[in-house]
Amino acid sequence: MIVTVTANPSLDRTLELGAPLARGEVQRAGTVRTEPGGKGVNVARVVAAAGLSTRALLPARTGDPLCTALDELGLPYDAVPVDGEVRSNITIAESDGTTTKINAPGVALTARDRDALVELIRAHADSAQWVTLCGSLPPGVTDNWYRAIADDLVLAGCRVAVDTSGAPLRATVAGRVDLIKPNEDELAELTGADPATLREALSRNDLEPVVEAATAIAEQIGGNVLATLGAAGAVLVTASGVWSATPPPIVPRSTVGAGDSSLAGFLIAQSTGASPADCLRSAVAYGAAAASLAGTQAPTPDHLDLPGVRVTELSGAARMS
Ligand SMILES: Nc1ncnc2c1ncn2[C@@H]1O[C@H](COP(=O)(O)OP(=O)(O)O)[C@@H](O)[C@H]1O
Ligand SMILES: O=P(O)(O)OC[C@H]1O[C@](O)(COP(=O)(O)O)[C@@H](O)[C@@H]1O
Repeated sequence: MIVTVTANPSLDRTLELGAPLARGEVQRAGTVRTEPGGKGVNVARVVAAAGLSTRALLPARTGDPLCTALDELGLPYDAVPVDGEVRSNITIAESDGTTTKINAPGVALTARDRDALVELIRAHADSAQWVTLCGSLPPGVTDNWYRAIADDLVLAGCRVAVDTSGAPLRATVAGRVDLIKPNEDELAELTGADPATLREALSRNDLEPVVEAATAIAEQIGGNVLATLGAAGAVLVTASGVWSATPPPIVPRSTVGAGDSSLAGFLIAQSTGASPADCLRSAVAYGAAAASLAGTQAPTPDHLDLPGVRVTELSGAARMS
């Protein structure tokens, strides 16, 4: 079972524009999609679509539109009731695949909500192969919340993956985590590297700065780093090696949920005993499939082009010592 925790879930509203976004103008959307989202919810949706056992844990009151959407999908979840409606996050998807996301702060959690969520996580940890702690933290939750939960879970012998950003990510990497999934901006933020330098190197197919940053973080957390790099694919750093992978050719439609699908793809492969290189292949195939689908749709195994992913084992200076 893969248990996902989404401290700050969302209803994702995607507006598809037929023309480029024009700031300050009135534009009409061609289509509007509303889907249950938030990083852990998305991971659980992809895992469920692959036929693996999963459960999403989140704060949301009974009858919240998010819970209704999850009920309609038939996704297994447990929600801690909170005082307020789950946020809506807006995505503007332009016809050339450019995706602009505007994320709301979310419902503040009280001390009682936080305790109830921690209790829920503990109650499911025993049956979990992995617990993933995903997304931003809502108001009322301190930056070290994921770190504290990870400490608990690691002590209980549970494998923990974390996908977050900003101060909660910086707090998380202060201790042990089995897997983190930063994108290139988050990697830069963690190591103090200049994101523009990382991006510029990637545009020249130079993975060295990304590998260096990911290796430093992998050593710090005593675990694996899956660094996702948008259209450039991903790099996986483990104690036994370093691999890079490029996605198959796709027509990008909405990149919302691509990162979450990559994490799910990695965990799906890992849960079935795949090698690190094949876990990376699965992560990149799932991410690319998600980017080619509208809105926050969860890719299924039928959407994957696994042979189209090129995986390379890196060696020499690019390898962890
Ligand atoms: N434009 C794209 N073309 C092909 N694959 C993509 C594209 N954008 C994202 N992906 C795939 O999705 C994965 C995750 O995307 P990324 O943008 O790095 O994550 P995040 O959403 O967390 O920032 C990438 O590793 C890649 O496999
Ligand atoms: O918790 P955050 O950082 O605000 O992100 C939440 C948003 O990210 C998503 O989980 C998508 O994330 P990715 O595009 O990184 O996969 C949306 O479903 C959600 O609206």
